Order: sequence, then structure tokens, then C-alpha cells
Amino acid sequence: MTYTINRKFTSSVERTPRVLEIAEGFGLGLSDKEFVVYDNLALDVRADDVVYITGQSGSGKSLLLKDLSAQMRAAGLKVADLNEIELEDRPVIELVGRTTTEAADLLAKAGISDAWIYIRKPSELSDGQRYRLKLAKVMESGADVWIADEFGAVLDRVTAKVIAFNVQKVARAQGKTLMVATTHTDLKDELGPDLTITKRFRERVDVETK
Ligand SMILES: Nc1ncnc2c1ncn2[C@@H]1O[C@H](COP(=O)(O)OP(=O)(O)OP(=O)(O)O)[C@@H](O)[C@H]1O
Repeated sequence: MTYTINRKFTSSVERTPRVLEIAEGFGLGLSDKEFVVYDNLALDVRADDVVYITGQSGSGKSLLLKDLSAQMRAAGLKVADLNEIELEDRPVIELVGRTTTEAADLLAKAGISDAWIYIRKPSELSDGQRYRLKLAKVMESGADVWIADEFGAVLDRVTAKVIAFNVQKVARAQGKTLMVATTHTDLKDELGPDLTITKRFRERVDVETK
């Protein structure tokens, strides 16, 4: 399916005394300016694609992910957003899968294979451990599309790579669309993306297909 992304903002500045001082000092005009982030970007995303969105902070990765997921939801697809997963405060092993074995299998795919973590509750875990638990929940969500903004941001890079490799494998095996956004550009080998979107400044964007 082809999605078309358009996004621009009109920035109007609140003219406080300090703002006026800065504007005068640096010679900035204060008339309303249009700021284009996406100008008719057409993206073809298929059901089992892995989409890797990178770019510097503020370049527009989150906006792209948001617009894509909104359009996908509007098209009737079920979207699971890792950052929206809420965790019940019960032992980790109770939170995924229908059986203990299934739970351990899902957790292992998400990078948790420590029995000590299985018996703890989310409130007792580190951010990185909670992140991996949320990933396990996404993988069992049954959603058509899995999205993760700031993918792996709370993980060390070695773990982020292992997780990236595992999640793309599960997504592809299940025929799901996986879309991740991050400033890190080191996950290409692990994700093997069908679509790599590198957002640059203004409306500039590079799209590379496999
Ligand atoms: N509501 C808004 N009004 C005006 N500008 C906005 C608004 N939302 C986002 N922007 C601008 O759009 C640009 C892209 O924002 P976005 O959150 O997509 O960046 P990002 O690439 O995800 O950054 P980061 O890696 O820091 O999360 C930014 O420069 C931001 O200032």
C-alpha cells in the first residue's frame, strides 16, 4: 500500500521582551514562517516489510511514524505501539504467553532469559528490562503493524542489535510490518530493512529500498 506524507507547520513566535532582544541581536525576522517537514513523500509499505527510519534529532522521525501509523489505522490495520504498552505490576512470567513455556519463549525473543527477572514485577525492573518486556507484549499482540519510536534508546548497543535482529525475525515469520525509528544508524545489518528512510533537514529525505 502507498502512503503519502505531508507535514508542515506555521511557526508564529510569541513576542516577549527577551524574544525581541534575541531577534534584534541576531537579526532574526519574526514574521510567520512555514516549516515543511514532509512534502508529498510517497512510501510503499507492504505487509511484511521492515521499515527503518533514521535521522538526526528533530529531523522528523516521530512525525513520520505517527502519520504512517494513523494512516494504517485508518486503513483498518491494527497497530501496536511499543511506547503505548502498559504493564500490569505482576510477575513478569505472568504477563505474556498462555503458558510458562510460551512466556519464557516470548521473553527470550525479546532478550530476557534470566529466571530472576521472570519472577520480578515491572516496577522492580530497569528501563531496559521493561523495554524488552514491552517488546514481548508487542510480539504477542496479534497486531498487523508493530511500531517503536526511539527504538532501543534505553538499551546498550550490543543488546539493541540483538533485539533488533530477533524482532525482525519474529515479525517476518508472522508476516507483520515492523517500523522502527531511531537516531542510531547501526542497526541495518540486524534489521535487514526493506525500506530505509533517512530523514534530513527541512523536507529532505532519502528512501532506499532493498
Ligand atoms: N506541533 C508542532 N508544531 C511545530 N513544530 C513541530 C510540532 N511537532 C513537531 N514539530 C517540529 O517538527 C520537527 C520534527 O519533529 P519530530 O518529533 O518528528 O523529530 P524526531 O526526528 O523524532 O526527533 P527526536 O529524535 O529528537 O525525537 C522538529 O523540528 C519539531 O520542532
